[in-house]
Amino acid sequence: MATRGMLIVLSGPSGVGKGTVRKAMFQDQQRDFVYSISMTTRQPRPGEVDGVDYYFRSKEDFKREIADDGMLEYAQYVDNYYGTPLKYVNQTLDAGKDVFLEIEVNGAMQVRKKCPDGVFIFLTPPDLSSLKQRIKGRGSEDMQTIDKRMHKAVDEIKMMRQYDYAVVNDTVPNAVQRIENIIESEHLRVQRVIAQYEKMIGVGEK
Ligand SMILES: Nc1nc2c(ncn2[C@@H]2O[C@H](COP(=O)(O)OP(=O)(O)O)[C@@H](O)[C@H]2O)c(=O)[nH]1
Ligand SMILES: Nc1ncnc2c1ncn2[C@@H]1O[C@H](COP(=O)(O)OP(=O)(O)O)[C@@H](O)[C@H]1O
Repeated sequence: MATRGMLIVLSGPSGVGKGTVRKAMFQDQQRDFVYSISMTTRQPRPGEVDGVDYYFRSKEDFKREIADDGMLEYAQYVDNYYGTPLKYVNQTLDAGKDVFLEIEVNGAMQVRKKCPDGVFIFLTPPDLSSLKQRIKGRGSEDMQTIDKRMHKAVDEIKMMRQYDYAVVNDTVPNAVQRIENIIESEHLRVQRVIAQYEKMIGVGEK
């Protein structure tokens, strides 16, 4: 059996660029970790595809998944639910592959409790005014939603201390590079390397 994969969690305040950075990570390069597609009750935006960007589901379906213990984590965000289907994450980690989640902060804290040996990365804006610009610039929400998201973002920034790493999203390529460096270093953590050696030499196996 393979050594269990590593769970990588990218989180941070609304509008900081998590989705943009995550897409850039997977766009041009084959990675040796896979992205876990989230489930959401929000409507698809133009160009978004079910099963690629999200699993777009009704509130009833989403609630049924929660009741069936099908979610690793979930959160209500603005007016919709977002969550990580558990089965894909477990199966992939069990197969020895690393899994990458891009989720908001409440969900990340649920994962932290369940998977304490995951790697928790907090994406930060260079400053608050650029955060506001980014929330506005996205242009897909009305003013009331932008205000809601900005308020939420300020609260979310206070949660940075719960994470292992802070990555400034000044430019997307810089942020991607920093995340790559973190993942590379995390693989070299002695505890993880020891776990692999133990598997190789069969420690703990009969
Ligand atoms: N807890 C949780 N948050 C998620 C999940 N998937 C996406 N999100 C977050 O939900 C928030 C809203 O996402 P979205 O509606 O796509 O708008 P975005 O702000 O443009 O990314 C973002 O902060 C995402 O990171 C998930 O599976 N669980
Ligand atoms: N490094 C960056 N510099 C400038 N704008 C950025 C950067 N990263 C993301 N953005 C922009 O900020 C807005 C919010 O990004 P998005 O990925 O939707 O944020 P989140 O997923 O964290 O809510 C988008 O318009 C995006 O193009």
